[in-house]
Formats: sequence, C-alpha cells, structure tokens
Amino acid sequence: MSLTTLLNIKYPIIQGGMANISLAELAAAVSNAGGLGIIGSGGWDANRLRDEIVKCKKLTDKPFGVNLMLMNPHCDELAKVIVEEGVKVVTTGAGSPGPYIEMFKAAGIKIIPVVPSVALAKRVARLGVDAIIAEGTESGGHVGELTTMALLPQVVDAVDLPVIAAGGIADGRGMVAAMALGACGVQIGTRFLTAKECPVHENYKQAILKAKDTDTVVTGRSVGVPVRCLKNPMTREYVALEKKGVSAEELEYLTLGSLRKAVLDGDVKGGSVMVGQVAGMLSKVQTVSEIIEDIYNHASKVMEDLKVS
Ligand SMILES: O=C(O)COc1ccc(-c2c[nH]c(CNC(=O)Nc3ncc(Sc4ccccn4)s3)n2)cc1
Repeated sequence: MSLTTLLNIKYPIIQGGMANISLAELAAAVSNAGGLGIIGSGGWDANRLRDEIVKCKKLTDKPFGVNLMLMNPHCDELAKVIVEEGVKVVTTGAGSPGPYIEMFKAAGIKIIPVVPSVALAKRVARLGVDAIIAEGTESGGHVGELTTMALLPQVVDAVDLPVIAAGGIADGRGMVAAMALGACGVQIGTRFLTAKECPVHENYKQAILKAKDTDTVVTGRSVGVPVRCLKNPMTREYVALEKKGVSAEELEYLTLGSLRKAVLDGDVKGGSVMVGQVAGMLSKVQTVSEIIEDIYNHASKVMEDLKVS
C-alpha cells in the first residue's frame, strides 16, 4: 500500500514532529498543502496538547498527526487525549511506543515510530505498527548513529512494512534517493523550520539560513542523549565539559529548556538550535506550500532526467 493511500494524503511527505516548534499553524499548513502535518507534543501535558489539536482542527479539515516524544513523563495522559480527540496518525520518538500500541490500534490510529536502528525497527514491527520512519543521524534533534544512506536500506530489508526516510532530506534529489533506497515517502524537519508558517523566533530561522554544511554538532552522546544542533557558544561549552567527563546531571543546565531559549527567546548563542545537516542547503524563507510543491516537482524532474539518460 502506498503512503498516500495509508495516510489519505496527496504527497508522500510528512513534516517531522518537532517539540515546541510544530504547533497547529505549521502542521495545518503542511496538511492543507497535501502533506501530513504533525503537532510536536514534546514535553507538554494533556491540556496543552488538547488545545493545540483543537486549534489544528479549526485550521484544516485534512488528516494531521501528533508526535509523542517518549521521554516525556506525561505520555500516558497525552495518549488518552490523542484517542479522545480522534487524531488519525501518531509518530513517536526517543523511545519505544510499546505501551501505547494496543490503545492506538483499538482506536484505529496509524502508529509510525521513528527508529535509529534495525534492531528497533524489528522490535516495533513485531508490536504491529503501521509503518516505520528510519531516521539517520543527519537529522536535527535527538539522533542515532547511522546515516540515512546506511540505515534506510537495512531497515527496508529487515521489515515487511512501509518505511519512510528521515534525516538529510531537503529537496527533490533527497526524496528520489530515499525512494531508490526503498522508502515509500519522506519525513522532513529542517526545511520546514525555515517555512513562513513555522513559529520559531526569526533569529532561529536566520541562523539556519546562514549555516554552512559543517555547522552542526551532536552534543550529549557521552551522556546518552545525543542531540544535533547548530554549533554556538553553548555547544562549545557543552562539548568541552563532555570531554572532561562531566556527568549528565551537571550538563543538564545546558540543555534543560535550552530548545525553548532558542525557539521562543531567539537566543541562538546560549540556546539549543536543533537543526539537521542539510541547513547549508537552505537560503530563503518560503511558504509551506512553496516548499512542498518545490520538493515534489524537483523529484518529478529528477525522475524524468533519470529516465531520459
Ligand atoms: O527503547 C529503546 O531502546 C530506545 O529507543 C529509541 C531510542 C532513540 C530513538 C530516536 C532517535 N531519534 C528519534 C526521533 N527523533 C527525535 O525524537 N528527535 C527529537 N529531537 C528533540 C527532541 S526533544 C529532546 C530530547 C532529548 C533531549 C532534548 N530534547 S526528540 N527517536 C527512538 C527509539
């Protein structure tokens, strides 16, 4: 079954659920443009998520989803809100969705976990999920170790499920490459961060547009929470402390709420500007519709050129 049929969307393009960033305005714009918009529930509680779902329903009559970040202690209550509000699709990250699969399946909700490894892909496949997002380390935010180019075909070979590619995809070339490796669609985060409808502080967007290919770094791998973000004074301090073997608790002050500092306050020096390795490919703010049309039309042209050659 194709991803567009499975999710009842026009384009096989999912917007990555990003904590504090993919609110109703961005998710609804992606769904209205023919992709699947995803509300990023991050560290929210039930009331905060319900408010955003209600807002999203007012902005689009198309399907949209919610991302559950499984490190969030409120996940149990969020899962109940997702069922009560009739959300059609759930993506999950930063943990295993095992505890919630039964209730989501009983409610007819499509479950699509993000996985950074074949082992995790096999584990969630056995649990009966509907599709899998194989996310390479090129991605922004919380990442695994394998690149999309290496991880994706191995996940495709390991499970008998639709596999969506994520990490390092920002235009039609990346989309065609992902499909060539066996993906049925793509999940895109970084490029949507520069969308007009994305609510991040202007400083965050400008920092992304100014970034070059080598301007991201993964902090926290030594303390078990690897997160890719833009290099800045905060990451330089964090990496120096990591090299000294400082504990996770002592490093917590550098990450606690640091995403919010960048997203809400625009502090791109002291905050965590989570972004993927494709930031260097982005040079202008566009509307969500322009982004989706550009990616899809570019992918169609790449496919045409491949046929001709
Ligand atoms: O259950 C196990 O054995 C471990 O399972 C997993 C381990 C990791 C993952 C994983 C890696 N990447 C993803 C999907 N992407 C993400 O989840 N990206 C994220 N970006 C920012 C996030 S919020 C955050 C999180 C930590 C520190 C600071 N902020 S979550 N999931 C999925 C499952």
